[in-house]
Amino acid sequence: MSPVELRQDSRRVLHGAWNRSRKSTGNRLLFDEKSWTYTYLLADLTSKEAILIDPVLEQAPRDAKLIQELGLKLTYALNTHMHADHITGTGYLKQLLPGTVSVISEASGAKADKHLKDNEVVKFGRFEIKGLSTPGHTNGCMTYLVDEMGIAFTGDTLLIRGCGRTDFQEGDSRTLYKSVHERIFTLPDNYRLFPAHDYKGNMETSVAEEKQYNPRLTKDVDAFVEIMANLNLPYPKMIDKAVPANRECGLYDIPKE
Ligand SMILES: N[C@@H](CCC(=O)N[C@@H](CSS)C(=O)NCC(=O)O)C(=O)O
Ligand SMILES: [Fe+2]
Repeated sequence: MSPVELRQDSRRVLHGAWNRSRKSTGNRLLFDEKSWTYTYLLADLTSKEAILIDPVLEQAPRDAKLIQELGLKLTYALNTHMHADHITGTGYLKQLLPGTVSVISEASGAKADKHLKDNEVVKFGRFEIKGLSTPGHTNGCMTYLVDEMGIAFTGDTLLIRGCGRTDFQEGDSRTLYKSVHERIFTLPDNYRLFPAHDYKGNMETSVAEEKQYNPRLTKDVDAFVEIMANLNLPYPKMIDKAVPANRECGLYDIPKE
């Protein structure tokens, strides 16, 4: 396949899945209504290899069933970071779909089969996904890029018209600002961005949109730090269970409610 055909084909795969709900496509946006988490399924329909980004423990049976129904093989289950608001589904998915390799950044300090360094890639079929180190919400936050599709998964680093909070784990507002400006806002303007959460019903944004309209990150760094210091958000309800569990890939002896 020529590079042009390859690009057209990857657009067809992606748009077919998320914008036109065509039959027999592999890419899906999945949602966990309890934690408002988006989980992303990406697939190469030729090789049938698929990956999941940010799966949620309680939704692992749903995700595994869908992957089986679509005739896909889950190769990697990736986390953008060590989540504080839900337990990752990566460990459970390894049990449900043997052969799945769990992935997180080396800097996260969490257990996984594979630890990524900055700019390291994993492949699924003919595609590759690259981990960009974007600390600030946590030290180990990664933004995952699929350059061939012009898309990036920003986890909690950059949310739609917002960003991840910086008041727990290893949060640091100046670090987050630098990550977004140096690693995400430097991507091509037309890259489509997909966050780990949205609390207002939005599902995607773009580099150009966030550079123009993000109410926090369009400010200078000192104003940004001030905004972040005054968010006054309640702590995530699950944090005391989720962080220890996620340090163990979601397979920790989770305390009963
Ligand atoms: N209420 C929710 C948690 C909401 C929250 O704190 N979200 C995080 C991302 S999950 S670590 C965040 O960074 N929010 C930023 C913002 O501006 O909302 C719960 O109890 O789980
Ligand atoms: Fe988070």
